Amino acid sequence: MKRQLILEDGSVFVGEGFGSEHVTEGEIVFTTGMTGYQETLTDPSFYGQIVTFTYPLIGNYGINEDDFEATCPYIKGVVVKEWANFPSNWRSSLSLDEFLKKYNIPGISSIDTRKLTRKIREFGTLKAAICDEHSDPSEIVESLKARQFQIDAVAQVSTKVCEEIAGSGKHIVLVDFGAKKNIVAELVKRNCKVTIVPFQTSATEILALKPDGVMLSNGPGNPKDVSCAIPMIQSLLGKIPLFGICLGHQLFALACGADTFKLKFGHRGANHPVQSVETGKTVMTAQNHGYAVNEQTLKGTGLIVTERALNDGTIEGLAHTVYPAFTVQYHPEASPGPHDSNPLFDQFLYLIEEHTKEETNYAKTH
Ligand SMILES: NC(=O)CC[C@H](N)C(=O)O
Repeated sequence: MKRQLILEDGSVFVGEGFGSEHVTEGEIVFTTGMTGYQETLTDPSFYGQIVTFTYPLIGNYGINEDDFEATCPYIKGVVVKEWANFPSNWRSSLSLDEFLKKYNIPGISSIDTRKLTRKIREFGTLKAAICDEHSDPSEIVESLKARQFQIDAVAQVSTKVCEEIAGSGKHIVLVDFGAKKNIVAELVKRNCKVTIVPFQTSATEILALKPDGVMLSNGPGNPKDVSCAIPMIQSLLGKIPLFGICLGHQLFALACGADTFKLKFGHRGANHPVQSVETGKTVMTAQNHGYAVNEQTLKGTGLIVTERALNDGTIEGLAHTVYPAFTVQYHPEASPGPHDSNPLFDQFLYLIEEHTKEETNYAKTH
């Protein structure tokens, strides 16, 4: 069945439909990961987006729910060169096509994804629609121009209730802006007790849980749309060690008085090189973000840049110079992607340990 991918700038790509047959609209982005499509499809940070996979064959090891990063996908559509009709893996329970049908997500294949990606790189992130072959492109373009995606995104993906995962180690409160499951898994692996709380939870409510540390999770959309998190972070800063990932990093920067901006086409993939400012060491990272912190606005915030993206020089890591808090723009929990930066979770637990010692010493001497 022929379908069209129509972009906001009027470009039309004709391909073959798969997955759901309904019409979909969203912000079109591209990701360069060669594997890990299941984790990408189910990462809540992609809420409201149509994802183009630049790797030409997607779906060859099928779909299994164990690899999901959330209970269901929040993406609006999938664009591939080719999808695998006969997946081969003992863990697979569905094909990519069956998965997209199950969750009512349209897909389009046989698209020149290199040409499409060049377009997105040249013009920047665009709005797009996947629709049937008879739809009138000019009507679709008009409708796209009037649309705004990722509105209220965090509220759509954050947990509605607190959830506690037992553990004998440090107690970490994870503020859920659309957290990937693997962040929780990394904490559980380190014996942490984890309490996942909704994104509107106040600092007072968080402190009442008596955590040893607070994590600010990844999540979809523009950080400036999550204004309720700013006073929460400001009140926690200095009282409790903080670690932020991706959206959590951006919100932390805003709370400290810095600004964020939208990147032209974002960073999405599993092979983004990031360099430490202090040591010069480069690690490969998994990334999925469309916004970044503006380095020009760091003056007077108490923040220093700890890491930078080697591809475009944008900020990838921040630390507070006075309080125990650090954040990264990339994904140390990987899934999908390299595990080079996984030790950041240990670094966070070390920071908690040091903070506890300082607090105890202070209590003894006062
Ligand atoms: N993965 C994330 O947390 C993404 C953060 C934010 N929504 C962005 O696109 O920049």
